[in-house]
Amino acid sequence: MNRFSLAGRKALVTGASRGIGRALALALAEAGAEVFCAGRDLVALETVAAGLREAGYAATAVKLDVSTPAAVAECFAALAGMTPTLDILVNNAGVEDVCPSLDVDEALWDKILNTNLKGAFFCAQAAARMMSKGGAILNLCSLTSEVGVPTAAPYGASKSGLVGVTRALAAEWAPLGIRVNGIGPGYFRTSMTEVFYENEAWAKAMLAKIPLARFGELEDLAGAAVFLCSPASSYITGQVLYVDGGYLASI
Ligand SMILES: NC(=O)c1ccc[n+]([C@@H]2O[C@H](COP(=O)([O-])OP(=O)(O)OC[C@H]3O[C@@H](n4cnc5c(N)ncnc54)[C@H](O)[C@@H]3O)[C@@H](O)[C@H]2O)c1
Ligand SMILES: O=C(O)[C@H](O)[C@@H](O)[C@H](O)[C@H](O)CO
Repeated sequence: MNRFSLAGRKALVTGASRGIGRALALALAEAGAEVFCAGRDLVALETVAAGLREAGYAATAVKLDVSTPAAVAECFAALAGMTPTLDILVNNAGVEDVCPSLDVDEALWDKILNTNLKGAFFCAQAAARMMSKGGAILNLCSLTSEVGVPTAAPYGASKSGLVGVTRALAAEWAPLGIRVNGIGPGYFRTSMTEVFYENEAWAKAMLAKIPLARFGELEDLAGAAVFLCSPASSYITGQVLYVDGGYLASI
């Protein structure tokens, strides 16, 4: 028996058009899952799904804006027409916009919290309603779930809150056979974080704080994500696994 196999599982990944979401959609597909690639940019998602199908995997693009519960409900109603059940949800969609806290306004706060926290909760709720045979939910947490990063108060609030949601849902939905865990990526260069890496002084200082002495590659997240969605982790729920090259262990 391959405990890490996701064969026969149906998985939805939010924000799958690029970056970590796209990498995790591929990882789940490689492990055998049929993947629904969800997000706002249907053209980009069609390209991702087509790439997966060309590689021999089952993949479909689905339109989803996680930031309003009404749009989430609309997406899951459409999804129900494509599959009667869902086994895996990866709550990956997220936004960040660094800003000195003295300048944060309500619009910025709402944008970040509505996507990263409210969006993740209502996607989990909609997905759980489709997990009639149990399932696994994976929330994208962050180093800011654990440490304070200046100019990232709304983002840190959203990602710390997501750990609370992870634990509460894990406790509440265990009787339904639904496990809820998180992965916390350390420093990975994507569209979201590109602005940091363009600053050489920042990159040098940050690298010095990472025991494994390199930034993360998207592939580094694949094993942790597949593990937490697979039977290999069947007795693990309510946990966050940090994939950070040792950063949190050493600061
Ligand atoms: N890159 C890192 O170092 C890092 C570290 C820790 C956590 N994360 C988290 O990982 C996740 C992915 O980030 P990334 O680095 O790949 O960034 P990214 O900006 O490349 O990707 C974010 C994805 O989310 C989608 N998205 C944003 N708002 C959405 C909405 N309202 N509805 C649907 N989709 C939406 C975007 O279109 C995109 O596909 C985020 O939750 C982020 O907070 C990233
Ligand atoms: O842990 C994370 O989410 C990322 O690694 C960081 O790049 C944060 O986005 C940033 O430190 C806060 O803005």
